[in-house]
Amino acid sequence: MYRIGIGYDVHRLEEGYRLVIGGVEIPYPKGLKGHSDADVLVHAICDAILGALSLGDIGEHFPDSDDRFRGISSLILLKEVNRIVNENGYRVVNVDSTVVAQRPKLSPYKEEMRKNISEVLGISINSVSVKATTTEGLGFEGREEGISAQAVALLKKL
Ligand SMILES: Nc1ccn([C@@H]2O[C@H](COP(=O)(O)O)[C@@H](O)[C@H]2O)c(=O)n1
Ligand SMILES: C[C@@]1(CO)OP(=O)(O)OP(=O)(O)OC[C@H]1O
Repeated sequence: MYRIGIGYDVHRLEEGYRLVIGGVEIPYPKGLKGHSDADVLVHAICDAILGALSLGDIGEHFPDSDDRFRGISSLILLKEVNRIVNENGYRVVNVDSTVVAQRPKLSPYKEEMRKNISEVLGISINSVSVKATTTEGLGFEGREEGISAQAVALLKKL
């Protein structure tokens, strides 16, 4: 028995914040604003996995009104999502994702992102795909006001 889910997230890009994507801290003058470390990619993946089992979304599990999650690494949230999935009798088979960012260039960091995510999920790095695209300068990502990410996840019954 297989289940599939989709996730999408957006965070504002502003000076004075760290830029953490896929668990990698990227040197850049601007970063993503959020209650946690604002890791837009990991948030989209969490939502894709939760969505596959109709288990709600990241905000329901980790409310931004809860101080326990302030500044937290989103990889810790992903680990908890994976635990919930296992508890419900499923495992993640593979994840595909796209980060939409005009800048910075993400290619140098994609392998490390895949490694971080695959290690947390306990699956092969070949089962985690991270892609990046610009919007050719169009829209909020193109104006560098924010970064978005989309993900899909396939789950299989244990
Ligand atoms: N932030 C980004 C955006 C894109 N890339 C890589 O560049 C390729 C071309 O991007 P286009 O938006 O012009 O199609 C894309 O396929 C990625 O490999 C990137 O590394 N970081
Ligand atoms: C992760 C949480 C919790 O710290 O906060 P943010 O970093 O603001 O991220 P968001 O994508 O708005 O989703 C859920 C939140 O409750």
